[in-house]
Amino acid sequence: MDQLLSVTSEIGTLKRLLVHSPDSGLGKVVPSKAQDWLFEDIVHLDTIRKDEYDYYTKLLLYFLDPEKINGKLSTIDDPASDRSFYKPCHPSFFQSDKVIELEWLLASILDSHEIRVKLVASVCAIEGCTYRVQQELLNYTPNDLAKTFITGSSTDKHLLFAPIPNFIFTRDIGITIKDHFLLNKPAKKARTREALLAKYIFFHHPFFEKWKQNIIELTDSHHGFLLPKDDDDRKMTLEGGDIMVVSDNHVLVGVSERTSSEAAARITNILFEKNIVEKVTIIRIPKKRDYMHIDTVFTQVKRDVWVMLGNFSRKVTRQEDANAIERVLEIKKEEKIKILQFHKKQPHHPITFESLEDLLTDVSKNDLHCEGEVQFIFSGNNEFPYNAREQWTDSCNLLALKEGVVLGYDRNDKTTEAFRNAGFRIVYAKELLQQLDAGTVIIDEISDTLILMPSAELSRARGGFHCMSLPLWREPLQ
Ligand SMILES: NC(=[NH2+])NCCC[C@H](N)C(=O)O
Repeated sequence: MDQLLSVTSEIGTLKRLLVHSPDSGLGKVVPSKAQDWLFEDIVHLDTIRKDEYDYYTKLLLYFLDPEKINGKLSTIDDPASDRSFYKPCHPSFFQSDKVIELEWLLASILDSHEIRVKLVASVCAIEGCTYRVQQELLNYTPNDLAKTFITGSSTDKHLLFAPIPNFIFTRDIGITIKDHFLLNKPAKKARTREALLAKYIFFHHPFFEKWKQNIIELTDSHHGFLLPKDDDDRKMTLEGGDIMVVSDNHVLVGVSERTSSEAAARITNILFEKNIVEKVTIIRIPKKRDYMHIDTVFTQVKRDVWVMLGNFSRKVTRQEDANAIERVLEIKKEEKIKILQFHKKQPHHPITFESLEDLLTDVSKNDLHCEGEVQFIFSGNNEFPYNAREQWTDSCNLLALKEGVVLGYDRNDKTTEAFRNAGFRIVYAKELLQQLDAGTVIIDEISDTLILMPSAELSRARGGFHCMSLPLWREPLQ
C-alpha cells in the first residue's frame, strides 16, 4: 500500500487526510452552551452540511480520490439519494481511504467486543453516565455506538451526554510529523472526548497497525497534578493547530490559549531525542480567543508565499505606519509575538526572531531554498478594521491541496482581493466542481488559485479548512 504517514511540509500535494463532516450533534448546540462548546453561535445543520461542508468533501475527493466522484455528481446530489453518499454509516457512503472519515474508522474499531467494552466504560466515566446507560450502550451496533459517542444522542435521539461539535476540526486531535503521529492533549474540556476517541482509533485501527510504535503521547509532568487551577502554562496541553511541519527538518510550535509552554518544551525535547527534526521554533502568541492557535494567524500558500495577520508584521511591530486608532485598538503591548528557535546541536542557544515575517522568510529561504523575494498576503489586505474582522472568520487559516492551491472562506472579501492582487486566480468551489465534473478543468493544470468555499454557517464554529483537515500524507516538496 502507498504511504500512510508522511508529512514533511505544509504545502506538498495532499494525498491522504482525516476529516469529520458535521454530525447531528452540531444541531443540538443551544445558545447558552455555544461558548462553552467553543462555538461562536448556533448553526443551521442542514445548511452547514448541504450548502457548505459537502462542497469540501467533493473537492477533496476530486483532488485525492477522483474515482469515487468523477462524473457522479448528479447521482450523488440527487435529492432522492438523501445525501447517503456523505453519511458515514450508510451503505452508499464514499468510503475513501484517501479522504478518511473519522466516524467510519471509529465504527470499524467498535466491531471488536473488547474495544467496545473499553470505550463504553471510558466514555461513560468521563461523561458521568449511570451504570444502566453503560450497560445499554453495550447492546448498540458499532455504527450506532460510533454515532452516539460523537453526537451524544442515544438511538432514540435523547441526549445522553454533550455532543463534540468541534470534532470537525480534525487538525486539533493529533498531528503527523514526518512519519510520526503526535496525539494531542486538549486544553478545553469540550474537546476531551475527541482525544479519547482519537487515541483508540490510532492504537486500534488496522490502518495504523504498522505505525503504532510511531505514535507519540504526551504525559502530564509529575507536578502537573498538583498545580493550582489557573496555572495553565505549566499544564501539559497541546492542540494540533499549534504545530506546523514546515520542512523535513523544521517544526513550528505555537504557545497559545491552547498549547502550554510546558507542552512546547516537552515536544521540542521529544523531537530532538527521537531524531525527528533538528530545528524547532516556538512562537508565543497572545492568549486570546481571537487567535486560539498559530494557524489562525498564518498559514503557508507556496514555498515563498504566506498569508498572515498584519498585527504580527515587522512593519506594524515597529508601528511605523499604523495610525493612532489602530495603535490603541490593535497592538497593545501584550499583543506582541515572541519567537525563539532551537537547534538540536545547541539547544541552550536559541535564536530570536523579531517578527513573524522574519521567521517565515527564513523558512522560505533557508529551509525551502527560495531565492527570490518572499511574499506576504495580509488578512483583510492589512486594512483596518477588515484585517481583524477577516482573521476572526479564518482568512489566515487556509488548507493547501497542493502548492499554491488553497481553500478558504468566501466571506473574506478584502483578503480575496489581496490574493487577486498577488496574482492568484479566484474561483468559487461550486463553479470549480461543475468544471471538474464536465471535464473542462483538469486537476493537474490548476495552479496559483484560491478556491472560495461557502462559509456563512461554518465560520461560526471558528475554524477554517486548515483546522478541518488532518493531513496524514503529503508528497514531499521537490
Ligand atoms: N486549528 C484550529 N485553529 N482549530 C480551530 C478550532 C475551533 C474550535 N471551535 C475550538 O475553539 O476549539
